[in-house]
Amino acid sequence: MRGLRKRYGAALAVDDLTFTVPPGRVTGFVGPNGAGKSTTLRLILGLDRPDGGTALVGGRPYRSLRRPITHLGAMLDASAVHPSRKASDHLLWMAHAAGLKKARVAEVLEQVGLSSVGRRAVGGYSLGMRQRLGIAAALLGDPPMLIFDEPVNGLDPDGVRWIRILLRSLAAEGRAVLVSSHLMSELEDTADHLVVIGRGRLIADTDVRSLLAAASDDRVVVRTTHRQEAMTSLSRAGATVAAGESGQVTVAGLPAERIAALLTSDGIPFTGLNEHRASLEEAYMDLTRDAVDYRERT
Ligand SMILES: Nc1ncnc2c1ncn2[C@@H]1O[C@H](COP(=O)(O)OP(=O)(O)OP(=O)(O)O)[C@@H](O)[C@H]1O
Repeated sequence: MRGLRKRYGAALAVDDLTFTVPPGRVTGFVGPNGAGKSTTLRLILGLDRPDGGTALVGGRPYRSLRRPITHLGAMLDASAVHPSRKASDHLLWMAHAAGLKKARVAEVLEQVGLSSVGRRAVGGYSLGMRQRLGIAAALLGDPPMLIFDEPVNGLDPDGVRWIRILLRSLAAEGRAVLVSSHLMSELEDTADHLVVIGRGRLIADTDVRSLLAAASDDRVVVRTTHRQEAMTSLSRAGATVAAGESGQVTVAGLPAERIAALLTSDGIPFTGLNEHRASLEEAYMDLTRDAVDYRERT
């Protein structure tokens, strides 16, 4: 994506968005509701025309690709299948349209665990089964690039775990995988890299490890029955201390090992010493604080 822009009436849904989705890793595409994720994915797939900028797939616009599902597989809306059509027939017309062998249909049904129900009408499918069918359709052309829009929506914990493993293995095979979510926790163990957007604009384009490091500070929380003595001892050693919840002291400016050594040598008992590490969720909340349209005040 280079300088991608899309306006709907007065609203700029996508505003000067530039990022790259490289092969061999899972790129998480996150942002609050209404941030512009689905619009961006539609622009990549040529389902909408940008007002500015370009979205290229392997260097070319999606609409100009021959047999596009062999270049880029996508699942945007898993429920967009005719309810009276059998899953296998749905995949079969896609295979025919792309000039793929009929055998691919059985292969992808097997891959997503739908072999035994492939001849049932999709109208009777559960939400999770439809998600699996959407993924089968994305995989049909064995493409080197894949897009999944909120793939875990509506899945049970088994399904969520399955998707996580599938996405990681697709990236390990060298494919470029772009997966959107409005929940950071869904991407915590899945994405290697994150593109965060808010109100259509790029907020961060970063690997998960550096995002966590930037959000974590050097605070250490000490749990002690001798709070006052601990605060005196640590501030004398140059730390900035603050009384936390009962029995806790928050310490900044000294590493945990040094704090433990000081308290021990001063004979101050303590029962806990925890380095503060931000969760991905906290890091994300920090980043998107000003980009959320609807967040309650409390
Ligand atoms: N077809 C459309 N017509 C008018 N406005 C639209 C259209 N599609 C999207 N928008 C607006 O563009 C903005 C971005 O929407 P988009 O669906 O891309 O966000 P999103 O990040 O995918 O959100 P969510 O996580 O809620 O799915 C929103 O303000 C939305 O109301």
